[in-house]
Amino acid sequence: MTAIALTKIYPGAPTPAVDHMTFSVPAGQSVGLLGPNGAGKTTLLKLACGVSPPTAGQITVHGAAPGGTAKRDLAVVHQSGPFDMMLTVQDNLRIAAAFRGLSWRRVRSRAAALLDQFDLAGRAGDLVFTLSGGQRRRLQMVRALLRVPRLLLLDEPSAGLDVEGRRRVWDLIGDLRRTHGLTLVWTSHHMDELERNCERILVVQHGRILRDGSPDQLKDEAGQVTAELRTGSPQDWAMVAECARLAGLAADRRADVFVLTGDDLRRRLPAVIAALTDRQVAIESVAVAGSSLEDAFLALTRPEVPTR
Ligand SMILES: Nc1ncnc2c1ncn2[C@@H]1O[C@H](COP(=O)(O)OP(=O)(O)OP(=O)(O)O)[C@@H](O)[C@H]1O
Repeated sequence: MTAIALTKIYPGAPTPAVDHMTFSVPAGQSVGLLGPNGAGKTTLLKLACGVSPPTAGQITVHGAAPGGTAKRDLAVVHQSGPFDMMLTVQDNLRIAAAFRGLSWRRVRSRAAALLDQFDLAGRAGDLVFTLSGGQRRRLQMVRALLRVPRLLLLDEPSAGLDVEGRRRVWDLIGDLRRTHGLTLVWTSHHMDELERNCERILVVQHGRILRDGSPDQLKDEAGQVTAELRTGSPQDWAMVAECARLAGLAADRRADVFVLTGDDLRRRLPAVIAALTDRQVAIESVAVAGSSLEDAFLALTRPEVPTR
């Protein structure tokens, strides 16, 4: 999926919901969209699935304009996916299959397996009306995955799910990624969810991309990251200080631990460990401590932070 200067201004809106966004998601990558309410995340997903046309700029999915043939390889879990409440779970899935040109005979066993995975196996004959909010949310996942897509767009897929429901979503998506290498674009207000499931995060605010990086990069940017290193003997002090200096880091001794600090610490730390190992220094433990993704998010979306 590629966006170039993608812009969406809803009729009558004073400001764009999506404002000149440019980015590309390579095949197989899992990207999280993180941003406050009204940042433009859902609008971006709507543009990607072709239900809302851009005002300006361009978006392509697998090299083609959204909608049309690009739709075949795309599945979406919207924030609220309407079902026909007075039809059964199975009938809703049959309708969804027909709508997407899938023969029910061919997807029936997959539907049954998915219902089982989402703990809805016994509910196929029940009216959707009788399902709880969380169960309907899980049914949305089943519906979206009747056919394995190349690109899966998830708009807060675990909103309203209990802990186990969230785990099921994560596990299933992890399996699909391993087996089919699908590409994911995923919005969530649960930072742990994005940190766990996405290797890249776009922080979005006022329709613009504020930052684009791995969860670790965003955390590092938000504050001081330190590493606490314990070695077998206090005699190692000089060696630790030298190896840290060679890797471009500072080392301070506090009681019986060495505290390493410096820019780009996560990337430089392995060189310190390798150098100490070469010098036969026994490392007892290394612990990296730093900002959480939540700290990073709050720091980045504070009003005074200038946008890039
Ligand atoms: N159909 C619409 N017509 C007019 N304005 C809209 C429409 N949909 C969204 N907006 C506006 O566009 C902006 C972005 O909304 P969007 O739903 O994309 O945000 P979001 O980041 O997904 O928010 P949330 O986290 O609350 O789901 C908001 O100001 C919203 O009010």
